[in-house]
Amino acid sequence: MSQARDTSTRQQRSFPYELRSFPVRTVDGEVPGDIDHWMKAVSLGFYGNAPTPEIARRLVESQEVDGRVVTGAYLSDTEAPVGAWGVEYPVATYSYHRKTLNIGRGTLLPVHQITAVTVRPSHRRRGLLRAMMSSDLAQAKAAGLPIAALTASEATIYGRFGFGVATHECAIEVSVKGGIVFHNPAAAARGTVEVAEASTILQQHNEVFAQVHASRFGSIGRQDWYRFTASGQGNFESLDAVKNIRAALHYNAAGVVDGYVSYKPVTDPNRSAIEIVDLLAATEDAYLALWNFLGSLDLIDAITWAHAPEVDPLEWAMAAKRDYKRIRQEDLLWLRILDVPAALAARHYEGDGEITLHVGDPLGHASGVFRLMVDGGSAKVTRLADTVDAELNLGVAELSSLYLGGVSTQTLMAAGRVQENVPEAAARLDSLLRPTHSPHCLTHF
Ligand SMILES: CC(=O)SCCNC(=O)CCNC(=O)[C@H](O)C(C)(C)COP(=O)(O)OP(=O)(O)OC[C@H]1O[C@@H](n2cnc3c(N)ncnc32)[C@H](O)[C@@H]1OP(=O)(O)O
Repeated sequence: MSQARDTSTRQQRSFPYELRSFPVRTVDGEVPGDIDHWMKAVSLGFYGNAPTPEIARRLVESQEVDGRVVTGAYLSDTEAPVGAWGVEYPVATYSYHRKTLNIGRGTLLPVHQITAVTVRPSHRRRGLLRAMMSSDLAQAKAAGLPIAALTASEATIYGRFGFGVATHECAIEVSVKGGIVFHNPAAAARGTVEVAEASTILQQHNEVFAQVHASRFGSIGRQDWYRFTASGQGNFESLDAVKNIRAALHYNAAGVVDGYVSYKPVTDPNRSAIEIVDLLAATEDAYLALWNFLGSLDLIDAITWAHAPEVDPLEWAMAAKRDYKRIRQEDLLWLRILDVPAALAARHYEGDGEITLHVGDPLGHASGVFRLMVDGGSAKVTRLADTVDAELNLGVAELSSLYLGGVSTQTLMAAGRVQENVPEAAARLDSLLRPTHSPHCLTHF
């Protein structure tokens, strides 16, 4: 299996790079040179504009709030070829911040969130990603993080490092000509929705997101930068406020803001549509009431949203269900269990029972045979000798996909990715892992 190759030997053959890590920070209110070079390398990798000094400062201040740590791979040579980027520019970038993942019943599990992975075109396929990922996951495991996460630019890169898809998001279009008719109009009219300046979202974001994060199964911690983009008060291209972003807040019966939507017109001369920029709702009341508000916008035929949940109460609240259309579904959150006993013991279980699992891990962090015993919804996980016969064999990527219940063991077995050694073992694991809700992550990073 290619995933199990010994990479340390391979890297020693030819690896003229040095990995250096440092926290994102300003120095005397300015962006230091090492961070500036690192950010320019990231913008090269993602084909973005190189950040202006003002945007770079705002980004760095924001990432400092997140506790962001960056890694660069630097050429060990003392000089670069004349005219090329100097050796102070990393040839590869990688970074992480650590927040929490809602794994159900309000339990927030510490999570190592990986982002900004790029390798300079002239240095690709020489093992830089593998070197950075291997070193970082080993450090995260050593630091006691039970799980790592990322959102992927391409679907075929990260399985080899033990990541599995855990949540999806859907791009939807809701036809709202004449408004949305709800099966139960009262359920979509709880609390109050009122228009606010978009800039208000900048202040409200963290408070509302904290409520959403605590209540939304599958939610992962958001970077500080989100409050700027959600409110149209700056993005990677410009710090100028976007003038056509509007916002509305939802107030619960006690007058507390527990949701908001920010939205803007879709640039399409052929139709009158609104695109949701960000929609956060800590309760189902807030969610339906905000959609009720969007449905009531005059002159608008359709609302689009790129980040809708896979299972959406809105679709089932609408009398004309077919006016709700899924345009696209894509993987969003990828998880990677680093510590099997810690991760499995942290979550709640709907059913009771026992099962023995053999987990394979190309990087070794999660490998082993484990006994999962669930009683009263709580799990005890014991590591057994590697020679013990397991009832199910699966890889860490598969276990990570199963972790939030976004897919079933039986489906992965049908896909040829899980091996059952005892009849009905897959069904037994499913009865333990069965989620009460479909996981929904609202955050890209
Ligand atoms: C979490 C995030 O930040 S997602 C964003 C990822 N970054 C991007 O998409 C930016 C553009 N792409 C890049 O910068 C680079 O091509 C990267 C980061 C994807 C890969 O970097 P490289 O240093 O070339 O990867 P490296 O040589 O270490 O390859 C490691 C393994 O991944 C595989 N691999 C690398 N890139 C890809 C790819 N695009 N698709 C599928 N497999 C890939 C390699 O074949 C290799 O496999 P093996 O070790 O099992 O034989």
